[in-house]
Amino acid sequence: MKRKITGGRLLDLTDGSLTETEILVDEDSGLVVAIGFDLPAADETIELHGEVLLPGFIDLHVHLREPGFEHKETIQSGARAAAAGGFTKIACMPNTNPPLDSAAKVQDVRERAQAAGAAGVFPIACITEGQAGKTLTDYQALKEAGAIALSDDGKGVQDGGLMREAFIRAAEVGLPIAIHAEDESIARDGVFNPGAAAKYGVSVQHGESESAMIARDLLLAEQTGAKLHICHVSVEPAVALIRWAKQRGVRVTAEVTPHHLLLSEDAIERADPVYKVNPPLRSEADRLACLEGFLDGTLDVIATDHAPHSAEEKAKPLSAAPFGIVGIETVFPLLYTYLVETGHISLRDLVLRMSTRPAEAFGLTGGSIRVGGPADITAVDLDTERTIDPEKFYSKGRNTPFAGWQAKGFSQLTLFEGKVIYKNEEVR
Ligand SMILES: NC(=O)N[C@@H](CC(=O)O)C(=O)O
Ligand SMILES: [Zn+2]
Ligand SMILES: [Zn+2]
Repeated sequence: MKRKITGGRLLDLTDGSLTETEILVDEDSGLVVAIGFDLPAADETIELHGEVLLPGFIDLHVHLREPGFEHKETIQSGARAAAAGGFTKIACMPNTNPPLDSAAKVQDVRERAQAAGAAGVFPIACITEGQAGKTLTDYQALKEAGAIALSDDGKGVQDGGLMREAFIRAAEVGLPIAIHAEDESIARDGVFNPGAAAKYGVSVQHGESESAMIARDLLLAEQTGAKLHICHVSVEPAVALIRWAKQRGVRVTAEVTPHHLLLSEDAIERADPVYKVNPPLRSEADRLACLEGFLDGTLDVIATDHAPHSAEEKAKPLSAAPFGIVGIETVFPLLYTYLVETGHISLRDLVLRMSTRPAEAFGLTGGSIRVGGPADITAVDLDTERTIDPEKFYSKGRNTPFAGWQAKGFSQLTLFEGKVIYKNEEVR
């Protein structure tokens, strides 16, 4: 089954130029067959109207919540949300119930994804059994079952000696370790960064809980030769530490979320758990340091840390509500509108950081549109401005602080291996 996409403009990832062209994809092989005009006939033609064709986005940090927390999200609802956001590959975190700490549980998530017709779901498995921070899981078995990385996300591994052992074993099997950097003896049960904590009368989560843990793990990764990936960087000293480590040749990649790039604690307008996320929204100086680190490549990739929770859970008081913000359906429009259109970064560079670099970091295919490569493509409308309305999300989670924001760049069409996984029937 061959499908032709006409009327789009292809972004050239070498020079950033946009060129009108047609693309022929094959659903059977899952590959791009041809790019240009006068292409061979197809079984189906999809007509676009000037949308920009980009390689499907890749998110290394998503919470799909299944099994165990299906009231927050399911693999199916999360994957549909991802497709609507222009994503063709997502790595899902293991803090489910039960946590993904065995080969059978990793295999189960892959089978559930297949049964749900969810494309491009890549499980991340636990560093420690039950994410309890006491006993390492079997990395070789987890890798063979299809895990693409290891993480105890939601929690930091408190025991440095155990973490050192984890890096040694992960290096042996060739899996990256993605860390949720949080020293609990510093973080305690802190809710907000100091400024917002004082303003709203809740406990403080100090930034050193993050940066101290990052320092420890950079040193351990350097000594063990392991591949370290740092989740949701949010504070200035963390950016400086990662910059330093990269100069020393440590094998480290780092991600930053759209909320930490676009919001600081000053954006917290009321005592509303919609702003409660881990790590917390930080100071304006931290936000600017993260932006600078993102622009200079210290922070390699955008990851959403899409963390859906139910309306009931997020309606609890600040101290009791769960941490988390959804982001997979809004990340590209928000960053296109507030970073590209404002002149901070080029469209090409944003796409590199949302597709090409994430693919490289976790060894996934994709990240470019080329003949013979995977037909993982999204077509975004850079002209039409829309208002972010959580009620229209495919995700079950509506917990976003960006409701009501205006943005351009929403995806109109997403293909995974040549199959249509999202098409916006509303527009035009
Ligand atoms: N980021 C969050 O605030 N919450 C995440 C856990 C995590 O990413 O640490 C979640 O699972 O809800
Ligand atoms: Zn985390
Ligand atoms: Zn997370």
